[in-house]
Amino acid sequence: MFLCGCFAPFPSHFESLSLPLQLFCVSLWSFCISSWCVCVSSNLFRAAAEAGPHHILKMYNTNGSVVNISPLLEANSEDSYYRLEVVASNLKSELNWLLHYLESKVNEDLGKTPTIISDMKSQVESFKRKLESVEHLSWMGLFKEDSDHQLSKLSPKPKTSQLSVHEEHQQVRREFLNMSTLQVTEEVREHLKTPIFDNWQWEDAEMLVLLQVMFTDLEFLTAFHIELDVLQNFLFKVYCHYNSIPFHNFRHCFCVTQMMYGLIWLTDLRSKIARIDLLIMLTSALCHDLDHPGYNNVYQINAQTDLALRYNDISPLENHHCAVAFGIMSKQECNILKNLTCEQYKYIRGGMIKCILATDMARHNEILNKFKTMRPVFNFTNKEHKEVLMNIMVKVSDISNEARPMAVAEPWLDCLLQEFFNQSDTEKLKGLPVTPFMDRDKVSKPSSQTNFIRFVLLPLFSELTKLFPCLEQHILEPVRRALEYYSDLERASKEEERTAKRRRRSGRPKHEEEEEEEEEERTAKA
Ligand SMILES: Nc1nc2c(ncn2[C@@H]2O[C@@H]3COP(=O)(O)O[C@H]3[C@H]2O)c(=O)[nH]1
Ligand SMILES: [Zn+2]
Repeated sequence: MFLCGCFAPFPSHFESLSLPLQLFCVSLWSFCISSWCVCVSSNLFRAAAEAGPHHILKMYNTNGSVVNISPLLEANSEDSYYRLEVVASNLKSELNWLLHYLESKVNEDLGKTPTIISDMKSQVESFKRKLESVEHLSWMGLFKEDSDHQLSKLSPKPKTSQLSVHEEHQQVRREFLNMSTLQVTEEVREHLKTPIFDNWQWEDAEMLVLLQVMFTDLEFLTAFHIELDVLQNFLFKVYCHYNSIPFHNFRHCFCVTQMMYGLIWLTDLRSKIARIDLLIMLTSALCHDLDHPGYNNVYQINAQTDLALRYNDISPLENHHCAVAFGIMSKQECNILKNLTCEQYKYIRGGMIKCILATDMARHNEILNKFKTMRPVFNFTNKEHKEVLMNIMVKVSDISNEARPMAVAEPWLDCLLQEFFNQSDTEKLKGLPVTPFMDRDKVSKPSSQTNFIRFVLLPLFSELTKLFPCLEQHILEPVRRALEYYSDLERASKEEERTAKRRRRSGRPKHEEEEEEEEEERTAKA
């Protein structure tokens, strides 16, 4: 890890040093890494960092001066915090190159890999895993508080609890029931209707209250005779049925529902379609990933899991999410639909099944193409048109993180990649086909986002924006900005890779170097 001060021991002419000196440098560097880990764990950093896997960081103090990272660093505070900044990318290749180089050099001399090198390699791997996981980022302040959008007096508390999952849920339930929607200010209610809403500010019980606000402010309780305690039981059960996994968790469900809620207000959908359809859309958003195990459909099918067997390989996850939703509602005390007529119930059930099944990305083109053909003649009173629009809006909400401010969106990408990497690691372990866009050896944050934005988000969002031009500023422009941001990062990372290669080559015969450079240029042009 090229943490500025830490890397003093690594001179640019590292390769020309004698072996004992190189080993000494690596030991020193290894000490710096472990010291840094200890230091990060023992001090309460409030670092507003924008770092992810494979990034090279510098740390600054509040005056903007670079700070030397050492175990002697003073603990920081609210007023005087440290700030981490990405200065370049591709941590992994630098480290691996260094160790591989050293290993081959020692091998040449000794004929086998000494223990010190194997130990260091495993330390690097473990440190790399630590960097690539996101649990440690929340308390570092990586999930930023944006003071401009500070919506709650309650700031997030670090999770220190040793409670069991059940006890934790019960505590959340008590906190939720103790809060009233009246405590939610007008300002928060207004923010809740927009994509700039910052989900990271809120704890589980608070998100449950905000969901209750969405149901009440859309007047679902009066329109569908939903008793408040039944709604609360339902919301709480939904919360309990999301798993603690990096991405497809309750916070994701909250975000998708909040985006759905925002889109309903921004497009003034209340004046265009019936309230029962709005109930279908909001409840589908809420339930669309229930009990997600953190492994996608491709994995379910390849690993022949129980879900894939149960649903005959047809959208196993989405079928499961929907079945869990109606399982929750099968209990009278949680059944928000219990006071509706049979016909209304059937209509809502049918609508929710369609909306939730539409979130399977394997059906993305099918659904988008349907919408594209109806859009020029779109008619809100046409049943088929309306159904496809409802599917599209749930889909847009589901993949809308990049429509949010960068500080809100970027941590979500870290979470998503963590879940992706978990899956591809398991696939490798089990000898299953590895999903390429989830492979930690092939994917980086910028490459993942530029492709996803270009080929999935922009085509989908621009089609919806053609129907609702007011969405241009709310969802399309932020996504375009995100594409620019990640394209810049991608260029910088490629440049960084080229520099690293050049550095590796120095010391080799000139003609080899030139040949390789020419080859690279040809590849780049191709
Ligand atoms: N690369 C990338 N993929 C995303 C993003 N948001 C959603 N997705 C993908 O879109 C999919 C939507 O359905 P899933 O929830 O199964 O899994 C989601 C991810 O695979 C994003 O911001 N970046
Ligand atoms: Zn989702």
